[in-house]
Amino acid sequence: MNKLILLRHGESIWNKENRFTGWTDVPLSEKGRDEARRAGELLRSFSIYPDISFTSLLKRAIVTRFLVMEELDRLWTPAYKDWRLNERHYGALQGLNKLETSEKYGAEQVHIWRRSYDVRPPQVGDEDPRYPAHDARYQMVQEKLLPHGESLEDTVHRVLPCWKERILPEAEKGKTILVAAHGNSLRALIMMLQNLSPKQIVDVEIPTGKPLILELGENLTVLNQYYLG
Ligand SMILES: Cc1ccc(S(=O)(=O)Nc2cc3c(c(O)c2O)C(=O)c2ccccc2C3=O)cc1
Repeated sequence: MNKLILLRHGESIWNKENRFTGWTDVPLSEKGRDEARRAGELLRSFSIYPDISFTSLLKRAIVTRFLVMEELDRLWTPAYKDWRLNERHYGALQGLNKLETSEKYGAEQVHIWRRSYDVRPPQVGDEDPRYPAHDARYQMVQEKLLPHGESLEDTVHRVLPCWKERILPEAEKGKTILVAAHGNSLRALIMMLQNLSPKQIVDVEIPTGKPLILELGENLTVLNQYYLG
């Protein structure tokens, strides 16, 4: 039986300030780095060693993966990065904190966004520095695929092709796979693997720094799942 390890990156400096982060490439906080190291220790204590790992193009996930694999002394294993594992793009909310958001858009609108699956946040324009086309790391991505602000549904629709094309083939080979990513991109994988509805997935919250282990059986059905720690 092979394992899929889903790990949300440790606390970032904007998580600490309660700011919408999205595709903003902020670093982990010191606490976030400790969370990542702890996740590595937990995997080691259960003798769970990834054969291969995947992250987004954002440093908070990339460094989380590094610190985990350093704890496991497995830095030599193959590691792949894919923009499609990035966090949900929060559009014009990126950078705002909780107070600024409710002051600018009102508590009612926040409540709607919070409970929605297919509602997009305010979009950023093509000239806005938060529009990813201005970032060199996305130069290889067709511009029409780059978001101005995503609903959770949009995020699901771009994560799943990454799963199908790159992660699933490794799972079918029986590999133990680590995906170090973000709250909403991991929700997309969990929604698909557990066959959850939009109403169900909006209630799923993934804690930072705690490895979620999914034991996969024949045709990759989820036989068992549990958090370490
Ligand atoms: C930066 C920040 C603003 C608001 C909050 S909250 O306490 O109101 N909780 C909250 C708010 C939201 C969300 C949320 O999950 C949440 O707990 C969202 O998922 C969301 C998605 C797309 C646009 C807006 C939101 C959103 O405002 C938390 C953090």
